[in-house]
Amino acid sequence: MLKPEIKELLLDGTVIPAHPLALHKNRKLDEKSQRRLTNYYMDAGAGGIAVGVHTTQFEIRDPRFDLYEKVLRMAAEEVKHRELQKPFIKIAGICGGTEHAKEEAVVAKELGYDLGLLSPGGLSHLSEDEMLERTKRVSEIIPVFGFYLQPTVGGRVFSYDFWCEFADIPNVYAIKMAPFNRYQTLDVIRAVCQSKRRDEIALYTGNDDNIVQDLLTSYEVMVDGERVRKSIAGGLLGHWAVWTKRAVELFDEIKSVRNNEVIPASLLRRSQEITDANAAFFDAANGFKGCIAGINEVLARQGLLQGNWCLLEQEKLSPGQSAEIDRVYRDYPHLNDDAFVKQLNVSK
Ligand SMILES: N[C@@H](CC=O)C(=O)O
Repeated sequence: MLKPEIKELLLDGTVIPAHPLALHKNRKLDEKSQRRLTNYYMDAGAGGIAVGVHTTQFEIRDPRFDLYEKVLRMAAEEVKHRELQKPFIKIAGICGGTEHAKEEAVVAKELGYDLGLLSPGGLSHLSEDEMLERTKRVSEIIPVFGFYLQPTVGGRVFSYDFWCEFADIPNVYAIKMAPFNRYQTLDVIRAVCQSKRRDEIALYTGNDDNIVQDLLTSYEVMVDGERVRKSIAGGLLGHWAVWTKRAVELFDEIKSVRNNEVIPASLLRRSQEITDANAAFFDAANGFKGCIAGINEVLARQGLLQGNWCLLEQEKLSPGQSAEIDRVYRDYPHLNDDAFVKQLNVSK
């Protein structure tokens, strides 16, 4: 069900920004900026986009806003319009209980999305078996990108056995690991390695506290007395929705060394700088409350968005967050892509 060229890119690893939502000051959709963002990601060299996910704001599904289908359609139109001469992965965020998730999967499929990023958010009342059943039902409609989401932002902890069964579902092709926890990340890697489908499933990091190290590490897992090697192929990250050009360059650098026995120490230093920048964008100091506004703030400073507004008024920068963004801008000038964005001729 997954197109071969998309599968190849997914497994090889690429940069997939989680697409934000562009709003006017009155919190209505800013279509021009929304479309411009999609183009920014393609210009920056990303290998795909994820739309209808956390950075696109889950409230797009709220009947008051009713923007889910619209923003998915707009992004798909922009990608089509560019007639790229290389594969570009379109991922749709899919949420809710089984029936709702199936409905979103149908919309995504009809709009030409390649995979559905199936969020476990808000479903802690379901058992692991019920979550697996939900995944199977959705996977009958669209290839599934699994998602391990940290409990602090609405996710939950899953057992190793859950991930073993998850990996065996035939239409699962990737898993975004964002538990922000080494033990739980290892559970997923070990579970995928023990599956007969291990070469069919691409692991993606969503661990904002460990992006570079996740991508540098090659894991070795014992399976039936044999050593199985598996790497985290790429990243699907809200963090990569900003400074994307630099993220693509960094990812290329990581790819060029990650199979070596010696890893440049400079990359480990950069790893910490990126985690520090992430803390500012994602508002780690306040339990990630300002993460969407933080991403929007950086894009607004670059002129890609008109402001950092979110659909819900209460979703805004935390006290001190703007100063933290100033700090990481100042301390790590080599991480931003302001010059690249400027040259895209962004006008406010
Ligand atoms: N780490 C995630 C957050 C959860 O979805 C990200 O990619 O932004």
